[in-house]
Amino acid sequence: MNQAPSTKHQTLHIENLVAGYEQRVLLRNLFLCLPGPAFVAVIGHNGCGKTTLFRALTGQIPYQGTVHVAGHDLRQVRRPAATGLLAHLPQRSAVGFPIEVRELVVMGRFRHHRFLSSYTPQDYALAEAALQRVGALHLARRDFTQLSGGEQQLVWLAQLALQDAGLYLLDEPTQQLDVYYRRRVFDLLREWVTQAHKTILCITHDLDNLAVMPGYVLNLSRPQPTLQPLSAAVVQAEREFLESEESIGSMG
Ligand SMILES: Nc1ncnc2c1ncn2[C@@H]1O[C@H](COP(=O)(O)OP(=O)(O)OP(=O)(O)O)[C@@H](O)[C@H]1O
Repeated sequence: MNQAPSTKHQTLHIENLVAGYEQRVLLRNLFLCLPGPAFVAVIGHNGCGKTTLFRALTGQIPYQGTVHVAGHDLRQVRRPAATGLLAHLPQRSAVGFPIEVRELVVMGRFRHHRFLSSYTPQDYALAEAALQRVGALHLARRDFTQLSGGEQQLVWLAQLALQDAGLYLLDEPTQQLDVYYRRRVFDLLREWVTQAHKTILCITHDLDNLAVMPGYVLNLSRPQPTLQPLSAAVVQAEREFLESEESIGSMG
């Protein structure tokens, strides 16, 4: 039968999302529909509500409207990360105890293990392969807490890759990375979408790397944010908008 699939079963379907904090609504009636795996750069001024969107999607703050991920109503899923629906890289994640990098990365395999069962040599091999992909295999035996901010960021990305979720929420994954590693991370994200068929929402201020990404941009500083296909012209238009006094003036 040639029936169109229900919108509720698309990769990501956000309808009439309203979210913010007491006295301050930051996201007003956001609508977003991704029928298949895609990369979405979430951009906008500091404080426009990018991280707030992720807080809503990860259940950290209440929201109005509906969010479906791979056909599941997120409000009904108690622990979306535990089911592999989504994985989240917050802007800052601290680790308060010494731990070897590969031990932290292998934890990305948590869904494949019962409570307290130990990781297998195959899990560690996957962890090392993930570290290699982000260019950080040389850090495998180092203490994570002693790494630089940029090195730590690469390690988190390796751990995230092992989580093998359908939807990745990345909050400024190239923050603190030098130009070489920024480029490398965007190449990696492109592979996650085109080869592993993941959907990525990536908050970033790194407009320079976006024009060559296949996907969309969502500018939350726009009065009515919509998905626009990424191209050099679109990135340039969004840059000009963000640099304008008009765009700052329109922030509520
Ligand atoms: N718990 C909170 N209570 C009240 N206001 C908050 C709270 N958390 C964040 N805010 C405010 O909400 C606004 C949006 O914050 P958010 O972290 O979503 O911004 P952002 O777009 O991710 O910015 P940046 O690019 O600087 O990371 C900011 O003005 C922030 O001060």
